[in-house]
Amino acid sequence: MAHFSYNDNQLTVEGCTLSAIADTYDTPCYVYSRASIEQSYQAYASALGAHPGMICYAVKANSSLAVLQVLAQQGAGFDIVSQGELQRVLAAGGSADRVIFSGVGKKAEEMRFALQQQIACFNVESAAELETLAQVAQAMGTTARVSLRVNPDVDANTHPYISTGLKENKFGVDIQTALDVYRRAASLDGIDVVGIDCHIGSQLTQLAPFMDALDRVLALMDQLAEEGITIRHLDLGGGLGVTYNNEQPPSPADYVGQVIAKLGDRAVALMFEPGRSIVANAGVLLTRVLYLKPTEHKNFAIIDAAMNDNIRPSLYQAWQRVLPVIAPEESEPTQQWDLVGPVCETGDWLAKDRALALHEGSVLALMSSGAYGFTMSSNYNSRTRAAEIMVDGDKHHLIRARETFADLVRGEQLLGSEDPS
Ligand SMILES: Cc1ncc(COP(=O)(O)O)c(C=O)c1O
Ligand SMILES: N[C@@H](CCCC[NH3+])C(=O)O
Repeated sequence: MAHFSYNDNQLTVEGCTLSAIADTYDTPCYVYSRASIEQSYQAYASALGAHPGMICYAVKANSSLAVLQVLAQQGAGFDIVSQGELQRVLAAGGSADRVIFSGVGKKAEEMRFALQQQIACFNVESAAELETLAQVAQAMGTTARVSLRVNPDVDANTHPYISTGLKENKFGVDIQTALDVYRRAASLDGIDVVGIDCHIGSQLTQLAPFMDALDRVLALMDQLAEEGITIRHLDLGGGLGVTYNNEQPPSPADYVGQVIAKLGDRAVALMFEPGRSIVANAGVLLTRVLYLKPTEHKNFAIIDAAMNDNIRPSLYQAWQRVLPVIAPEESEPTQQWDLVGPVCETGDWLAKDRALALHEGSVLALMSSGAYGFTMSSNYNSRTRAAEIMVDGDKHHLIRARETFADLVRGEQLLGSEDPS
């Protein structure tokens, strides 16, 4: 069920209109639907059903505390890539024993913190990282549960910047050498081998690449079993795509169902690390038209959101739907507009060539903004980052205040004003 839809002429989410939210909190602001986040999580949880395992939401997609809180209350696990993400999960009420730690560059102090918290598992991405983790665990007199992220060398058929499972990508251990790294892991004090994982890319709209990767990972798992290295869980990462325009990605039920079918009689728990497919379509970015600037070549609508608020169009040429929060009269003529922000970069655009009926002050919703929107935002051009709002039924809650000048300069000092201590 789509949670954002027109009711009369008002774009509405659950029981709230987006025009009322823009009036209350000003723009730009991100707006999320609690019901939509819960529904997307439950689609995975029910697809897994009684099969042992865990759905570990990828925190990088949207790490706002209230979003994590909603997911923790649903019983989600979490996939993190930094100590900061782990601290966010804990602050939001998530429990460390449902956390897995991914990422190519974990620092020793981050490993130490995660071991103190007794997280469920480290997804180790290189032989060198394995050695550091073993040393850290030994020095603490503890044991790290480990899964090796293998790079299965499959083409995810997605944008090259978000493909991660090819041998030229920096991620994971080459599947050809993984067996040796597992042997080493099994021999190390401080390391308990528990799993195997892969993550081949993001915004995948077909199952075939996932299934190719799974075949390769299962073959390695069988080889490991022959050597007496028992794998207790298989983690297939995240990556399931969403509909931005007219993509038709498989449902979590189809995906998880096919994975379970392929396991055959292997008794292995299953983990998934979905990010985008949990939150992308649960959020929008609201922005207001500041100025209309029709030129001989192009019509520019200058809006108050920019590449610092959502870098996806600039970075990946991403396409996200734009809808007016109040639908225009049918008789109002539309024109083609490029929606550009106030940032001093030619690449600062959020949408190009959109047929819209615009006025100064029109409020627009950039749809599908719940994933990799706020989390990738920055203060470029000394712009304060946007507010975030969570809609829950007919109530809306400010879950992050718009930044202020004090936020912008926090930690900065003028020369000569340093603390002498
Ligand atoms: C290791 C890992 N897990 C999970 C994810 C989440 O991916 P997605 O948002 O495509 O589901 C990512 C990001 O691509 C990742 O790098
Ligand atoms: N940030 C990217 C996806 C990268 C996923 C992180 N591994 C996006 O917006 O599409």
